[in-house]
Amino acid sequence: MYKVAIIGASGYTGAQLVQLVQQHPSLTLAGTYVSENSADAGKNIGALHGNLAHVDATLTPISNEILVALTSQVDFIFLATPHEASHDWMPTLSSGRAKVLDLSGAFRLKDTAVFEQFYGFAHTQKNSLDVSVYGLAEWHEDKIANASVIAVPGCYPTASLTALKPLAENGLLDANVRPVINAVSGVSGAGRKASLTTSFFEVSLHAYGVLGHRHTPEIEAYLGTPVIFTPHLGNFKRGILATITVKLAPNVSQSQLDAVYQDAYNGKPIVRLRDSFPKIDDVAHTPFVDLHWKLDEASGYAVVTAAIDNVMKGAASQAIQCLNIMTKQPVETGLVL
Ligand SMILES: NC(=O)C1=CN([C@@H]2O[C@H](COP(=O)(O)OP(=O)(O)OC[C@H]3O[C@@H](n4cnc5c(N)ncnc54)[C@H](OP(=O)(O)O)[C@@H]3O)[C@@H](O)[C@H]2O)C=CC1
Ligand SMILES: CC(=O)N[C@@H](CCC(=O)OP(=O)(O)O)C(=O)O
Repeated sequence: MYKVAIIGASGYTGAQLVQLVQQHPSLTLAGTYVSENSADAGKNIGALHGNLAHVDATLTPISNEILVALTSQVDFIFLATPHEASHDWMPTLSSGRAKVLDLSGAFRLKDTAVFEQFYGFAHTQKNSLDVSVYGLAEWHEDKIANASVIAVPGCYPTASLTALKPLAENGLLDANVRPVINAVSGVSGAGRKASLTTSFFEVSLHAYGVLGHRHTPEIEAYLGTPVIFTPHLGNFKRGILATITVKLAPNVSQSQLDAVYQDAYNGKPIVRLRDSFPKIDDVAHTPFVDLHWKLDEASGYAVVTAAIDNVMKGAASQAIQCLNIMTKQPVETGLVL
């Protein structure tokens, strides 16, 4: 059994990780942590997340001493914390034998100037950044297998890259026309902390972060081509539906397009190639990415849709996929029951 600690366990992705660790056949929960001055310190996780009422896990305030001790006491540390906390703690956490999986955006962008522009603070952890591996499980398996620090991808990039990488890797995108990604997320994407924007009465359906969201450079860095990305906040709890319009290279046929997706995801059980456009309800509370696409051969434009659960494949279950790869277990272990 591998021992696992979760820092930021009271949040949406942290609590999801607690549940996934509980149901995983080779993981045991060794500790659940919140910030030093957390209002939830000392509570049982079930007091915050009723679905975990059966789990005996106390939310312990983190300290420097605990951070250091964890590096030798556990095998894996999950960081389900704000970007700043992950950024500051990574050198300590990755200094021992424990491997670290960070759900924040702190170690995804290798270009520190771009990072500062989009995250609003300077990246000063160059050594950790150099060794971090982007945990897009279906695409970076070899690097993930040998990594000590995983930067788990963002939720929108997971949906977007899963849809677009088969096209980019096979040279099927028209180099002169940017893919246009319109994606709608449920409110859990914004985290558990209350805010006016995510309050029940305020949420409707609106675009935000237009032409400036921090996931744009993340998608572009791992796709290798610029995109237009527009996120939207929707009035539902969980899930992301990304509808992506692409102009393909000349003379690509529907059968060629089908073959590219089938080849890319053959033997990848988390990606489901659907025969109709997926709904968020198809993937909510699951680790799957559902994909469907359609080509207008006359114009050369195609529309690809990806549906994921942002808290699962967009964060927690993708982190478990990475752990499965790092421990040489089938990627769906503990996820597809
Ligand atoms: N929600 C989503 O769909 C996704 C989120 N992410 C990323 O994952 C991370 C966690 O997100 P999410 O679960 O939504 O966030 P939440 O706001 O729901 O939870 C954050 C957690 O971190 C704890 N925390 C806050 N500040 C600190 C600190 N300084 N030190 C230690 N713990 C702290 C909080 O508890 P307390 O404040 O009581 O200490 C809480 O447990 C973020 O970086 C987010 O950007 C990534 C992909 C998808
Ligand atoms: C609806 C909503 O607010 N979603 C979040 C994305 C959550 C996510 O993927 O988190 P990272 O910060 O780790 O990249 C946002 O747009 O900021």
